Amino acid sequence: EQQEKWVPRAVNMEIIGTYAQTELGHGTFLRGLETTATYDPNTEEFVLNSPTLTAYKWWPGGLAHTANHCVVVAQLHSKGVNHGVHPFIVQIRDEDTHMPLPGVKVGEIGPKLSFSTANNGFLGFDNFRVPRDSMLMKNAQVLKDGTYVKSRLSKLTYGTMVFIRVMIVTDMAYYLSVGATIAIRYSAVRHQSKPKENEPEPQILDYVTQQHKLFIALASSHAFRVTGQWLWTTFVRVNKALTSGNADTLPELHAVACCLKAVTTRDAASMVEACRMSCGGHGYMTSSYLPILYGITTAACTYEGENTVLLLQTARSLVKAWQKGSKGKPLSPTEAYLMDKSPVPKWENTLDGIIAGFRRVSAGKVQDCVSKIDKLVKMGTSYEDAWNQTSVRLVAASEAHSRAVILATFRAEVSRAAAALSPPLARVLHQLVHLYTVYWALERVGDLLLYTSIAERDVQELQQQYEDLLQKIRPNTVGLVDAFDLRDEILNSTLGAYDGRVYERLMEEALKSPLNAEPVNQSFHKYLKPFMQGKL
Ligand SMILES: CCCCCCCCCC/C=C\CCCCCCCC(=O)SCCNC(=O)CCNC(=O)[C@H](O)C(C)(C)COP(=O)(O)OP(=O)(O)OC[C@H]1O[C@@H](n2cnc3c(N)ncnc32)[C@H](O)[C@@H]1OP(=O)(O)O
Ligand SMILES: Cc1cc2nc3c(=O)[nH]c(=O)nc-3n(C[C@H](O)[C@H](O)[C@H](O)COP(=O)(O)OP(=O)(O)OC[C@H]3O[C@@H](n4cnc5c(N)ncnc54)[C@H](O)[C@@H]3O)c2cc1C
Repeated sequence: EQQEKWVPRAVNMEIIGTYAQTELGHGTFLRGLETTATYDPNTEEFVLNSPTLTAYKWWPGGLAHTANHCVVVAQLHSKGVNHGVHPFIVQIRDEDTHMPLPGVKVGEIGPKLSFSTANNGFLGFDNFRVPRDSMLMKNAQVLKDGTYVKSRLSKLTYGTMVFIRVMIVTDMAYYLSVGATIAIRYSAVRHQSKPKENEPEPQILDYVTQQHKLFIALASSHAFRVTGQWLWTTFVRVNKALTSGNADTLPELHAVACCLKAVTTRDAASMVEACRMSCGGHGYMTSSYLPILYGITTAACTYEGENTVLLLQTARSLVKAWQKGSKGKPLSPTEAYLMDKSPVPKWENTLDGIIAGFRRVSAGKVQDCVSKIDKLVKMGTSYEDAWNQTSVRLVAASEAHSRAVILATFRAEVSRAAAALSPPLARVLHQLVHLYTVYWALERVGDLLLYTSIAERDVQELQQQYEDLLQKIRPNTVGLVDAFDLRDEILNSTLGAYDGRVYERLMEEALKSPLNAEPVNQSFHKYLKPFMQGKL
């Protein structure tokens, strides 16, 4: 009945909430959170408290001035026992006056790299009392007398984060479609330099280096959209099983959500930055929207689980899978390839050959990590220290695993969908799959040389395949970004508008600046003139 109490009010916006988990002192290590919720059986209330400065919640989006409620993650104490972190839904502001309630300290954390509209806030409690039903009791409960009833699965507390991580993969597909649209449209309008003296300045989109910078962003948008859809379908399936009490598939979902969130956010941020830089000085204008877009995408590398920490979570799953598989036990579908003990096959410069190659790389890296950890432990190093000393390799193994998942999913889903598409459209999408796959083979050629039978001539051929694909995709590039069908109001970009009037739009935006309100800015009279007259 808690959902009946809170959900309708949230849906009709009586309740504006945020998720208050991170504190000044802890973001990653949730078991280290300091906010406490101590149950008082005499009043059937929880007393929320921030015992230290580092216990203050810090970062929750909308917390500073928008939210009037929040989900607070706190250490639950009852009958003198700390039962660990649990979620509580807490009203923090008066619903009429919006004033902070007594015992609640809330405010803005200050300027950030981007996301300036998110009013991220801080929140501290001074022995703030909330009724017992503030504890979200879907998984664990506290009875009226203070008896704690533990969840059938403690990890369910972390479920919200899996959901957001799953959503973020699709978010990255969207952000890349925006960046690619802006940069490719601008590259079609911008003419620069004279490689051929007797010909006009060409579109910068005709420079192969420009195509190399931009087409991967276009292809990655499709790869992440397809992978995000697969991940969402997986999430729905796992959640359905959880509802019926079966948690067997949750570990696999957690592991794959972690590495996909980490890799897609890192790729999106670096590719949006490449889109910005490919637009020269105008890409550095706020009015291009590319700097803001970079700020938004790079934030995703940190929020909802810092990328390194998440890749290490996946590595934890891969190492456990290797150990499990080595004992002959079955592995989850996404990790089953780790147990492929067949001899390394002759390298094939095909999509299937490259995908198989990335699986070999991932399995080889995981095996190397397990061997290094085992060797260190046998030499007397603690497992924790051995893990830390191997962690750079563990992150690389996770990344290789994630890339193998994306490559395989992108190829499989486009192949499956192609049958229902017109031949020209199917051909273009296959070209994007091919470009994405060959791009990453070339980016990770060192790993392929270490763990597969790829030879120098294969690499040379892949490079040529890649350059041929750039040439094949070029004629459809503008059509492909137009197909994202992003309205000018959404693009919010002087460089990416559909009409291509970039110079007029740049000037229109410049003239809106208050600094252009008068021909001589007041700074001349206040500072320059006195300085020039030696009076400053
Ligand atoms: C219908 C409604 C529509 C609503 C629309 C929503 C649209 C959303 C769009 C989203 C996109 C953009 C908007 C986002 C804006 C910004 C939001 C940002 C919000 C935040 O940042 S919230 C704070 C996020 N914080 C974190 O992610 C913290 C990260 N840290 C951790 O997760 C944990 O501390 C840890 C790193 C996992 C380590 O914890 P711990 O030491 O306890 O765990 P162990 O490593 O020892 O592992 C224990 C055990 O538990 C398993 N496990 C860990 N986490 C999970 C999990 N999440 N799920 C399942 N299982 C988990 C782990 O595998 C271990 O298992 P094992 O022992 O190996 O069996
Ligand atoms: C734009 C934005 C919006 C946010 N919105 C919210 C929100 O709405 N609600 C909310 O609760 N939080 C929110 N956050 C906070 C976010 O979830 C945390 O910043 C994030 O979880 C990382 O925690 P941290 O900042 O404490 O960094 P730390 O955990 O201190 O990490 C710092 C560094 O230490 C490394 N590190 C930490 N632990 C390990 C480890 N075990 N092994 C190896 N390296 C490690 C990390 O890799 C990282 O390099 C937001 C953050 C941002 C940037």
